[in-house]
Amino acid sequence: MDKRTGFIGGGNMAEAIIKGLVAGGVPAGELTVSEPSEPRRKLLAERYGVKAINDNKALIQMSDTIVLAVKPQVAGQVLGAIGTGFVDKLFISIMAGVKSAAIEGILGSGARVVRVMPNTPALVLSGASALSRGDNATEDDLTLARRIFDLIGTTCVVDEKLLDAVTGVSGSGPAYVLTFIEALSDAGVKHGLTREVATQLATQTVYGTAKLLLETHEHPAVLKSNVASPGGTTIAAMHSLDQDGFRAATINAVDVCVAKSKELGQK
Ligand SMILES: NC(=O)C1=CN([C@@H]2O[C@H](COP(=O)(O)OP(=O)(O)OC[C@H]3O[C@@H](n4cnc5c(N)ncnc54)[C@H](OP(=O)(O)O)[C@@H]3O)[C@@H](O)[C@H]2O)C=CC1
Ligand SMILES: O=C(O)[C@@H]1CCC=N1
Repeated sequence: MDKRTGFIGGGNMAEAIIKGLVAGGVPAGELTVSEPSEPRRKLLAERYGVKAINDNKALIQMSDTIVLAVKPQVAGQVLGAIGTGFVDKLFISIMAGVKSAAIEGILGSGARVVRVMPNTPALVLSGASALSRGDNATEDDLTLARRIFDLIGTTCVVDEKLLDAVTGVSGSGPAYVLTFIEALSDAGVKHGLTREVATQLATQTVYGTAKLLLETHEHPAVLKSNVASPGGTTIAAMHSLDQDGFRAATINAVDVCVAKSKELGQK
């Protein structure tokens, strides 16, 4: 990256991206974050070597690319306070739900916006991000944004209207997977394993299964069938999961997540 990148908001997701970028070889000196919390500024500066300030306008002046990493609920207030007329800057918004047209509407006509929905495994360079180009952003802008997020995991490009679905699957997805790991570990403890052993077995099972799926490119149903011996333990467990609505619960959770993302976009 040969451009200076700034972050408005230095919370969890900004930290995940910053950590990933620094680990991916971007010099920390090219990264600045604007964040109101003094302890957060100190932590980010000490941990990653980035410049941390408390001035969104100054951040924009010193950056070519600005990542909008505040909560959607404060988007209007934060963007409204920074002014208009930044056609020479690229804004990358990771805010759930907030549409590129809404951001362009506040930053002024011609504002170049790329929306991205990343996720927290970016912290360990294993994120999944989907990108979408706003009306004024160029193909080069999209390529630059994609290069940033390629450093912290996989990327794909989708129509903006599908970013709510992306939020439901991968943006919020780590929380579902962690809930599953926690429950699997609880079950192991219930049956006599220590917490440490149960969590290690559950975590490695999710990690290894994801790796198997990624490397074989098989349909999940095929790999699942390989685990289930006729008359065996797995098929009995799968029947129980179906009876208890595991799939329906997962799909329902994504439904409400997508609806919430759409609702945030209407505010
Ligand atoms: N967490 C996740 O897994 C994902 C989050 N996102 C999106 O990323 C964005 C950030 O989420 P997340 O990192 O979890 O949230 P956080 O609350 O952790 O981070 C937001 C940060 O913005 C700061 N902030 C508040 N007001 C301002 C302001 N006026 N100027 C500059 N900074 C400000 C907050 O400071 P303070 O706390 O002091 O108010 C906080 O540190 C959201 O829009 C979310 O939708 C997208 C994908 C995944
Ligand atoms: O919970 C949220 O609103 C954000 C968006 C995706 C993941 N976390």
